[in-house]
Amino acid sequence: MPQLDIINLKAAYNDQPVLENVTLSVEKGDIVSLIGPSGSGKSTLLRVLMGLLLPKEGQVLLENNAVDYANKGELRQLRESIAIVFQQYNLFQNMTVLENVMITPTKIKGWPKQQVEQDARRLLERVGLSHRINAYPDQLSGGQQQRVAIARALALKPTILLLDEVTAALDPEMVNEVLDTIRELASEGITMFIVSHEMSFVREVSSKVVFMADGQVVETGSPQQVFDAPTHERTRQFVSKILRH
Ligand SMILES: Nc1ncnc2c1ncn2[C@@H]1O[C@H](COP(=O)(O)OP(=O)(O)OP(=O)(O)O)[C@@H](O)[C@H]1O
Repeated sequence: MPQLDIINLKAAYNDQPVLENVTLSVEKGDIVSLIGPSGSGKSTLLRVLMGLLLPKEGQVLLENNAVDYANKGELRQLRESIAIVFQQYNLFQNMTVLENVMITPTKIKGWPKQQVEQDARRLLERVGLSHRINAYPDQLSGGQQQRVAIARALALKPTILLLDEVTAALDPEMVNEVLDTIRELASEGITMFIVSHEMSFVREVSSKVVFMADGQVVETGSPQQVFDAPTHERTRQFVSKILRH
């Protein structure tokens, strides 16, 4: 049974269609990378999965259960199973690194503080920030802040992690430290959706690459297949363009 099944999903901003019949099946532990030209709907697909934009048609099945995006309680639960990290890390500036990671599980979920703190320390160790837990965000580099944001996203123990261009705002020398963190999480078996312009990283880390254009999934395959032997002309054009850079 797939962990996540996206079936004929349609979405629109106002009346402007942005996703058309998106169908995608994701197994537990899959690292799915969405690639495609600017405006092809990659970020929108992540937003719809999180319920930040409601689908117009189609279905999302999570562990075989259809998600009812109109149901607030279900949406809250969904956002515990699926977490998202954006390009902008949006940390709380008045809280330390440790407090940033602990805030949602303690304040929103009411989980016991001692256990949450233990988990938060472990998460910060996983993202390589054990030595900065008492720092404030503005004392950290962009790469470190983004790793705190990743740890915070993992604090509710989601089973799926969505990463939307998380390295796009970083200085080049900080990109690799964040990619290393993602690489490590990927090897630990958490299911991930990645939208990234770091193509060599996408190629290395993904189990599935999904090429989107004009709000549609044009082609899905292994990185080798999509990058080296694309079946569709649009994929071929896109891949040859990005590989020339
Ligand atoms: N908040 C919004 N309101 C209206 N239209 C939007 C909004 N956000 C995105 N769009 C439009 O939806 C389409 C898909 O955008 P989306 O951001 O999903 O593309 P993308 O593939 O992630 O692009 P990029 O690689 O540039 O981030 C585009 O035509 C975009 O202009």
